[in-house]
Amino acid sequence: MAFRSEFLTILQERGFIHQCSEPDDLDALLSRGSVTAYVGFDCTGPSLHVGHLLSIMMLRWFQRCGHRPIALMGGGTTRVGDPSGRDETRQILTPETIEANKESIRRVFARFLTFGEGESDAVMVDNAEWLLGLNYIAFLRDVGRHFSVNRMLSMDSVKLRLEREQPLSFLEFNYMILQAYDFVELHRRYGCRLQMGGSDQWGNIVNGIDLGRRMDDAQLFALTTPLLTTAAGTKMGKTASGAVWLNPDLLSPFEYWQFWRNTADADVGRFLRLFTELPMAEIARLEALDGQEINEAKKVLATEATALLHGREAAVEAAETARRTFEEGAAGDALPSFEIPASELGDLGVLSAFVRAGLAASNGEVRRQLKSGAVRVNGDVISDERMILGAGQVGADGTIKLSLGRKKHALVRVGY
Ligand SMILES: Nc1ncnc2c1ncn2[C@@H]1O[C@H](COP(=O)(O)OP(=O)(O)OP(=O)(O)O)[C@@H](O)[C@H]1O
Ligand SMILES: N[C@@H](Cc1ccc(O)cc1)C(=O)O
Repeated sequence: MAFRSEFLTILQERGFIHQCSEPDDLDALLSRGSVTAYVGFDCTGPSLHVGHLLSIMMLRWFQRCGHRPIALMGGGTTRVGDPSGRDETRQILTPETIEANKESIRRVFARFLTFGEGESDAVMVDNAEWLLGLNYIAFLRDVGRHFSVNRMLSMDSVKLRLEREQPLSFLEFNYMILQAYDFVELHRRYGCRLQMGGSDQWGNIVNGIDLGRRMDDAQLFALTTPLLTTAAGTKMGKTASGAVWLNPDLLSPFEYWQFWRNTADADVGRFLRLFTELPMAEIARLEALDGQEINEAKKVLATEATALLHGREAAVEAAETARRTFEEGAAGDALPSFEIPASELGDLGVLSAFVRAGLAASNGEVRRQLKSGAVRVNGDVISDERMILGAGQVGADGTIKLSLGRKKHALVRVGY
């Protein structure tokens, strides 16, 4: 359908919309004036990852269109654990871990949103504020009575576990009620009318809409994004070696740049629309490139996406490091590296060098990679697992270059 509001028009043309409740009414509301919307983020890990980026980009566009975004930290809900989209019960995290996760997660939002007191300035809240102090009996009477267990059992987050005969604890069963209550609370506190999230959040959001109608006679809205998968069909964000983290202490700007640079040809257009703010006409031009030229589009994607998260300077530096490393064969400054004194040179074996450089998790993993011919030192394939790095391998710039496959590189810096 064709939207009138700037926000929904942008979201639709860039491919953000999976499901939307009452789209005509929402479109009209957004066209009339400033609206408040929220996305919730649980503190289940030390950082958010690229899977969360879709929701963060929606909040950013929302603000750019003159509306007010709320980033909600799930300090309270993380203590319960969302069963949506998960096969197994989550590990129960201690309050200390949740608090530490929250502190390291929240920093990323300042990159994407402008916070403050103004009309369209972003707000950050933590649902621990209202959830931790709830009185059980009072909550059951005020809120619990609006929920039908029959209906709760039909929600995907519950139904799928039951169908597969996987356990679902009573603790987790309550999650949707708490997220529903959050929506009502944010409507009361901030006049929040819209909740957004990944498609797996639909059930939780719709429960909030129902609760808002029952408790406050309010009309609330839901909008979800597709759950992004790569052209190869894997859920985006989690790779074989872990998640693509947004915090720079977990994934350096260079590695982040590399992640985008390695995008499959078939994903380039879609990712440019979702993860950059380049105009649609420019994206159409980039997307139409083929053969070797598509690599230029991937570099633009990598630099634009990295600039949004880590700043333009870090993005340009990462691009430059990549150019020097891969196009000139020299090693750039931003590659992961570790330093050893020259005196240790005759002692450092190839297995431990790759582990210390963070290219592999264990000696066993390097050994396996070695057998498949993926381990290279200064570009030469290594087949002997007992190989020792020596002075003969140190280049003019004082480094030894380690490579795993075609795309993962690191440096040993030798100090004299
Ligand atoms: N690939 C993705 N595309 C769109 N949204 C995503 C993606 N990955 C995650 N999200 C959103 O971020 C939220 C949290 O994601 P996350 O992957 O951390 O959840 P999770 O259940 O802990 O993951 P997993 O089940 O993979 O361990 C999800 O509820 C979803 O809405
Ligand atoms: N349930 C969401 C996080 C969330 C928490 C509280 C909310 O009110 C909204 C969303 C997730 O797992 O990603």
